[in-house]
Amino acid sequence: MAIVLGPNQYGKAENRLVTVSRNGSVHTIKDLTVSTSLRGDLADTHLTGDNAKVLATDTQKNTVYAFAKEAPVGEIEDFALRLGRHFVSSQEAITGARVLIDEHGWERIDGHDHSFVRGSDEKRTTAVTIDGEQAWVVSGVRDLVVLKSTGSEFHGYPKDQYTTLKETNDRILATSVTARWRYVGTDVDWAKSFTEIRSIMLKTFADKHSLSLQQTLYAMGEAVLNTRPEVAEVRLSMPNKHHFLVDLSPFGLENDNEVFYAADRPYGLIEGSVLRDDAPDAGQAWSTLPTF
Ligand SMILES: O=c1[nH]c(=O)c2[nH]c(=O)[nH]c2[nH]1
Repeated sequence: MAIVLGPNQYGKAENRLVTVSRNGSVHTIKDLTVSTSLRGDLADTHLTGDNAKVLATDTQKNTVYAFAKEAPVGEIEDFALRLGRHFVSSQEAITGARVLIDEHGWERIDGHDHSFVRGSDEKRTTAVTIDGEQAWVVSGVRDLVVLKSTGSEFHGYPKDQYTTLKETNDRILATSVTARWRYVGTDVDWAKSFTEIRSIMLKTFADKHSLSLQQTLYAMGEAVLNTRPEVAEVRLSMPNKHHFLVDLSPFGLENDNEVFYAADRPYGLIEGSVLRDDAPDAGQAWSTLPTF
């Protein structure tokens, strides 16, 4: 039996980067969490501790901050592509890079020049993978919390000796959407694409009369693919944030779908991928990302 080194990567995780762009007195901020990982000819450090090919994670961190000064950060996809390509082109032993960026949203306070309020926990995300000359971009959104107070049913499921769930023709449907979409290429108007994908997903969640969260998930992915030719595949992870009707009968009160208990856990977890059957090969786009 021989023991060998398997796949590996290393980098600096969760660099917190905030930039202020000053246009006269009007400031614009970008608030990012940037993680870099490098891959390549890295057997020596693992097997003997020879670090001659190891670009220190501290250097990777510094590169993130220096790049943010040397040119405008721009869209997270462009920043990630720049960083990833830099690591691969500047270090002989490094043949691949993965750059993950989460963008945290701030809204301007009432038209104020330099004061902002954190809107919600929602994050815009990207995962860029570089392998030699090739690049793949998977962008998305996390913690996009949505709820509809009607237009959702759930019935027709199997009943066995353990089933207690009551069928319903009218329930609250709520979820916190994690969506990732794989782009066909890298020549994309990233900001426009993000805004329109987010908007079509929200519209579909709202408009689609739901017979299951699974059906809603598929409809959301399908709507993105029907409207956005730059996208090859959408992966969605949607926890079913259950809202249970409270039994008010002990108090002599009827509950006509008005009073709910918002349960924290456990939650149903509905996950799936929707893709074009002629989508180009995913290559390394998803490598080491969660399946959904
Ligand atoms: O939309 C739903 N899908 C399920 O699979 C499920 N299971 C469950 O208990 N409630 C629901 N709701």
